[in-house]
Amino acid sequence: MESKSEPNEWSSGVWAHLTAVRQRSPLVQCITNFVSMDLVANTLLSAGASPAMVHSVVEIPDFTPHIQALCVNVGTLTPNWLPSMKAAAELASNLGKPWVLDPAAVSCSGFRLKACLELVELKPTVIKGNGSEIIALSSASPGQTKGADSSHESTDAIEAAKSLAESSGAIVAVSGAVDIVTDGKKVIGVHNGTKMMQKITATGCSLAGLIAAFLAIDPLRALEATVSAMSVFGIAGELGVAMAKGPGSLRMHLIDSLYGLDETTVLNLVNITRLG
Ligand SMILES: Nc1ncnc2c1ncn2[C@@H]1O[C@H](COP(=O)(O)OP(=O)(O)OP(=O)(O)O)[C@@H](O)[C@H]1O
Ligand SMILES: Cc1ncsc1CCO
Ligand SMILES: [Mg+2]
Repeated sequence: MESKSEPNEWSSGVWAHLTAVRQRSPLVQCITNFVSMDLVANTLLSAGASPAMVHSVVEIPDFTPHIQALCVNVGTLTPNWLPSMKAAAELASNLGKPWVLDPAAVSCSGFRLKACLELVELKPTVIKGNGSEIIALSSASPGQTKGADSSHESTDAIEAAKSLAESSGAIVAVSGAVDIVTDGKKVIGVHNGTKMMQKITATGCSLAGLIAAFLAIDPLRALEATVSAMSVFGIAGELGVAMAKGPGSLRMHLIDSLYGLDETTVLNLVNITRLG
């Protein structure tokens, strides 16, 4: 695998994206799972965005036209929720608003896999999953992974991510030790983050929400916005773990670090390479 280090090329862009999120405070609609609602909303607030957990199908025609981006996460999917997700996704796509699909725990049932495949048809701007989720969605088959945690390294999912990006037209992002972002041709690796983030539930869901906020302020450069969001979230984790005693306090310090990120820290810690 090729690896070219281009820190300066990326780091100023990461800071510019974070600054724009803070200045413009985009309204991000999140239809996310029950486990993640609190952390997703707090992550978005700490980054400077404005989260709104608006789920009801009856509210979508009034509300979704006012958003700047949407995040749909199927982590606690039920048949009642799917129409809301589809309605919001379809409206966002028709109105040219960026939206993120997080196929959380896609392998846990045939119902969930089918729902995710139907959501992919509604043209998400970005699909963000962990390694196992992206492999399952790309092959349209559940494989052996049944739950929310990945049993693959993100780098195991590079070919699956490229193939899913090609077939869907979405940017595909794979979270893990190295976050992977691809448009089907280019492959970027984001090497920020810390292992203990896996021990806090919904860090991946929060990352999907953060990607939506970054897409809102740079919708025409979805790959770059996604890379920036992943780097910022990872850097917040790195700063947070230095103060944490374990996952509980990391959760708090991650949010505090995201809120307090300054330019020097971002420019010093961004770690992004071209992998292919
Ligand atoms: N081994 C690791 N080393 C460094 N950073 C990591 C590692 N694992 C995860 N991370 C960080 O945690 C973030 C979330 O990744 P993770 O793969 O845990 O998401 P996820 O499985 O979708 O989470 P969830 O489903 O609980 O929301 C990554 O983007 C990365 O910044
Ligand atoms: C633990 C869990 N179960 C369904 S969604 C979720 C949050 C992490 O994806
Ligand atoms: Mg996840």
